[in-house]
Order: sequence, then structure tokens, then C-alpha cells
Amino acid sequence: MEFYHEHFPRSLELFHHLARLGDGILAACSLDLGLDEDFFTGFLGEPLHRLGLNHYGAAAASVPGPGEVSAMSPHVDLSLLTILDQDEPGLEVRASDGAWHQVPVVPGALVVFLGDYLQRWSNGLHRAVPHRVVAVRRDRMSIQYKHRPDYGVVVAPLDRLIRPGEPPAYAPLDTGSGYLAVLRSLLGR
Ligand SMILES: O=C(O)CCC(=O)C(=O)O
Ligand SMILES: [Fe+2]
Repeated sequence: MEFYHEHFPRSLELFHHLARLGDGILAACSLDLGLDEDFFTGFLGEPLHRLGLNHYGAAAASVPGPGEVSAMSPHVDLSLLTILDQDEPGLEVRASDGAWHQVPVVPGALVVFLGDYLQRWSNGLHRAVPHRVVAVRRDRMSIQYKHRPDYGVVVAPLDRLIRPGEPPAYAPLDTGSGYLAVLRSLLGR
């Protein structure tokens, strides 16, 4: 039992570091959008950030080559932004021309994705990159940190980022129900 408790403080430390990093990246995005750096603070309610581990078992030898089978289906994250670390290749991102590109494993580097909420709040000025995980030949682990608002928050394009006379690019999204819908689609339920 001791083993589990021993690692808990380090996990919390990691979580708080990632939350600070997430705040910093969000502040940079806000400034880029012409907003105050703490603009989103008032929109997030009690932020419900999430830290998790994903494990992908090595695919059987009979599985077709990389790219043909997804271990995690293509999606954008229901987060403001996601910070990710990975120990093996397998993660791919989709470019605007539809081509998939592998995200290399670079020691010491973290992967950052902007998520659906930032795309929606910014009316598409900031984009969430679709990504997926292909079948892997060796066991793979990733650590994913989702920088999130509270679940009850409704995300809608900001008036000041909508061009006069044009409709908003996206409909409002309830962060609670959207998250559940994606979980169901990822799990095939
Ligand atoms: O395992 C990965 O590299 C990607 C995980 C992911 O896309 C997610 O947790 O949203
Ligand atoms: Fe993701």
C-alpha cells in the first residue's frame, strides 16, 4: 500500500506544474487573440483539469501496417488545450490537406494541442488539430493533461471575435454533454 501513497505527492506536483503551464499557454493564446492575458479566467468556473494515462497494447502481428488501424479514433480534444508526453511513436496529426503526419517522440519535448473549446471561443482563429493513435507494434504509454473549464460551462464564439454582419462559425457547446458524447464515440458506445 505504501508504494501507492509514496507516488501520490509526485503526481500532484506534476498536475500542478501542468496546470501552471496550461495557464501560461492560455494566457499567450489570449494575448494573441487581442484579449487580456487573464481574459478566460472569468469564463472557466471552477476549472476541472484532468491528468490521465493512456496505455496502448502492442497490436498482433496480423494487424495491417501503421495508419490503417486506429488505437484511438481521430478526434479533437474537448479541452482548451492538451499537454501530452509519449514514450513510443503512434500519435498522428491531420494537416489541413487531410494528410496524416506522425508526431515524433522527441526526448524532453511535450506535445501541445489546442482543443475544441479554444477553437470555439476564438470563433476559429485558433484551431484544434485532429489527431489519432495508430496501431502500435510495441506497448505505448502517453500522459495526457487536459486544461479544462468546469463541466457546466457553455462555450460559444466571443462576440468581439465575430466579424460584423457574419454569423458565428460555431454553435454554443455545453462542456458537460459534449465530453460525454466524445467518450461514448471513443469507446464505441
Ligand atoms: O496517446 C496519445 O498520444 C493521444 C491521446 C489523446 O489524444 C487524448 O488523450 O486525447
Ligand atoms: Fe486527444
